[in-house]
Amino acid sequence: MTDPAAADAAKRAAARAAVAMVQNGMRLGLGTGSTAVIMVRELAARAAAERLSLRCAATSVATADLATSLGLKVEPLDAIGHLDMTIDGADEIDPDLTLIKGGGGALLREKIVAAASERMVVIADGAKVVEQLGGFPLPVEVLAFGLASTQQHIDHLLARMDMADRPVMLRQRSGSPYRTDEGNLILDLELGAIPDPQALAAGLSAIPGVVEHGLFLCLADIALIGQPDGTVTLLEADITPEEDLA
Ligand SMILES: O=C[C@H](O)[C@H](O)[C@H](O)COP(=O)(O)O
Repeated sequence: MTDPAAADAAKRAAARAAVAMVQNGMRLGLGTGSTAVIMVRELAARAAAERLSLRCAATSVATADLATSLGLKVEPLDAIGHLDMTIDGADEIDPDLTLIKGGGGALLREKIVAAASERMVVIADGAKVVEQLGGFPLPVEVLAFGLASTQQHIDHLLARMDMADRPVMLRQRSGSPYRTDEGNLILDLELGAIPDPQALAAGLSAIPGVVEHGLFLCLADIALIGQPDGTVTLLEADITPEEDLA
């Protein structure tokens, strides 16, 4: 989706559909990224209008700041414990609802929050839905300590998985290495295609120095895919297609 206004309308449709699922008293995980920003604004507006009592855990400092500024009650995840539902965006979504996340650098907290949730609801525009993951560079959060060594292990892993010589880029921001909320670095793996996400995830997790990777396996329960005309399609793992919500 190249038209930003159309992409925005699609994100808003998905965000509204997710916010409509929220019930009074819920403990919610709030995602990060441009779609999550729209969702947080919609949620805050609904919570104020309907005087909903909600407890929220945020997946990034940016989301915590935004949600707090809009009047939502944001608490540390550990103060809430288990969450009823997390609503978050994604960079890519495949037919099994395996995701690539972390384009905004928040993958570590996002995965912790999603794993602490009864349900993960993904919100996105249609451009995020793919047959095979990997077109979007896979973010991998790594410690700064031993970066070269960690990167070498990743190169060897990719070579073993027939993905030798794929570019592995250290993410930059304003001319310096990008730092996550936890102070770590991000390597973006430009793989083109990921034939076996499970094997890649296992391989990455086994490398010392890798803190977390952006493959979300078996975490998403449903995906709400918005279209610019305001319609929303519900995707469930292994079920195609789908049910029209609007
Ligand atoms: O780290 C960021 C997150 O994983 C985002 O949810 C993801 O990058 C999607 O962001 P957006 O909604 O801006 O496309």
